[in-house]
Amino acid sequence: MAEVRARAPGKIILSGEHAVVHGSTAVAAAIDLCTHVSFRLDPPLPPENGDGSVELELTDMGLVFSWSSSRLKVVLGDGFADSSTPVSCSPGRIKLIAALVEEQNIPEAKIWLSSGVSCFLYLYTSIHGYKRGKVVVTSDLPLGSGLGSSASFCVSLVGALLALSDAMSVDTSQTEWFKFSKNELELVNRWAFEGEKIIHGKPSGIDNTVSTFGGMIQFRLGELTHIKSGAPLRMLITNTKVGRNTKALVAGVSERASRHPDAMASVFTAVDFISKELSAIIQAPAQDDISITAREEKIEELMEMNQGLLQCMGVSHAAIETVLRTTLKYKLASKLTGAGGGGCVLTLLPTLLPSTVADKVIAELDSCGFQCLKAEISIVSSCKVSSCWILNCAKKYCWDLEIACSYTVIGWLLSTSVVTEEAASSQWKEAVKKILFLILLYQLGVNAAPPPAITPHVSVLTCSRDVLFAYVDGFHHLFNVTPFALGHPVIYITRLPSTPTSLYPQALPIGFTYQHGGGIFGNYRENRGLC
Ligand SMILES: Nc1ncnc2c1ncn2[C@@H]1O[C@H](COP(=O)(O)OP(=O)(O)O)[C@@H](O)[C@H]1O
Ligand SMILES: C[C@@](O)(CCOP(=O)(O)O)CC(=O)O
Repeated sequence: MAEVRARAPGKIILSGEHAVVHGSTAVAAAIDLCTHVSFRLDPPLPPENGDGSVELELTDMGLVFSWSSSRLKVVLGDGFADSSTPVSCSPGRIKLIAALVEEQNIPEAKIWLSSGVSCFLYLYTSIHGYKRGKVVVTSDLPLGSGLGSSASFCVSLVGALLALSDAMSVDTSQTEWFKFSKNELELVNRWAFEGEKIIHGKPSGIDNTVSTFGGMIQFRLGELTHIKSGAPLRMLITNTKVGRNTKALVAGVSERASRHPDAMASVFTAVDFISKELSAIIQAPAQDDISITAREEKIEELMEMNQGLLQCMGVSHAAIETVLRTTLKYKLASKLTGAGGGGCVLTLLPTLLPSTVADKVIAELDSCGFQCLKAEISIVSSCKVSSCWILNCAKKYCWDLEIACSYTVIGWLLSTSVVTEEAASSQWKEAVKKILFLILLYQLGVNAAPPPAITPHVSVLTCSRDVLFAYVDGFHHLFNVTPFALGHPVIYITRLPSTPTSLYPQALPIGFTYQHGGGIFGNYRENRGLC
């Protein structure tokens, strides 16, 4: 039996959605909200015990699917692809797979997941044939909201499947999270694109590419260029919670383009110029307040122009317009991100925008029933949590995960502004590291037990998704972590001697408790390892 876990990020599109399907340039960045896939490949059963089954568990949806290997063989026949050569699913095969999915009687309310389940069956049988195994999927991303859940599903699924296939020689003694080589990532990306086609119909490939390679990219006609932001860029992501379907929206734009070819060609050309200019501005360095403001004003203008053109394409929505009007009251520029028709909207939060104003905008958007989260576009081009990663779960899963995460945390500490006087003390640094590790686990919703020995002078008092209040070295500290920042979380640490926790009602207690020697954290589910 072999087991692996893979995770791959979602994305935001800063400019160029839809037009990218028609050959224009687009700019996208990975976000630290991921799909997590675990895959267990079982050895063949002795002939007298039948030939086992292929299983898929969509944990967040409360759905489990199972197909016997013999049923799959009867319906799909003998021939399947070589895992090292991605091929498109033929229309005939899609129909057969759709029939196999239909047999599973997905409840009507969740029928929109069928394309994802078909995509799973295609990728699984193409890469592993009818070998018995189980895939478990969980996701941090809102599904169908423009943050690329489908691509992150395809990439993490393909990553896990390929890791245990003949196409890759993954070192099974490897016990830490590791990254595929460039060639392997390219193979993951090509297979994920085939999966995206099943869900989307006609994807441009930008979503699976940014999910596979992480960081920020400029993309056109299948070609990517990695770009680095010359200065931090803060975006507010507002989820209107209006459901929509990417496939239908992409098809709608294509229909409009065939009705008005010349006008729409001009719209796509304009978007191409906007994306190229945006990419250049993002990469230009800006150090002082004047150049930072000038840079951000240009970005805001380009976002507004892009939004106008998306309206021309017919993919805005009343809820998106409400977000635009709300943010405009505060002189903030917004645009939809992803396919539109609902889903998410991006708003640039200028560097010099007072946090009180940002809080007001968020409160007003919240009061409209929308959901906000903040993201920082990374100045680091690639980061561990911002691309497809793989963990071999054969051994010591929890302990290895702890080590891997701690490394990430050290990386953050070195590269952010948290290195304060206190951090000079190695004990304090160790404590911060452990706390950030906890936040990370909490944000990722990881099923892991904490390490047996943890810094004894730390007690975590309260924690929400972005604030953690802890008692370290005889002082209270408020840890304010921008969650899901793009590969480069911003960590503000405020030292607050003897401040009572009641002053921080937003930090809801979640029951982390530290026990000396035992190392048990109250709120963690018990370690189940791989299911
Ligand atoms: N975690 C998941 N499990 C199963 N299917 C998924 C998952 N994430 C995405 N999908 C598939 O992708 C579809 C959503 O994709 P799409 O409409 O493109 O929106 P998004 O912007 O989130 O990518 C879902 O209907 C489902 O078929
Ligand atoms: C509209 C489009 O440009 C982006 C779709 O993004 P999402 O599926 O809404 O996350 C389609 C594509 O590029 O494949």
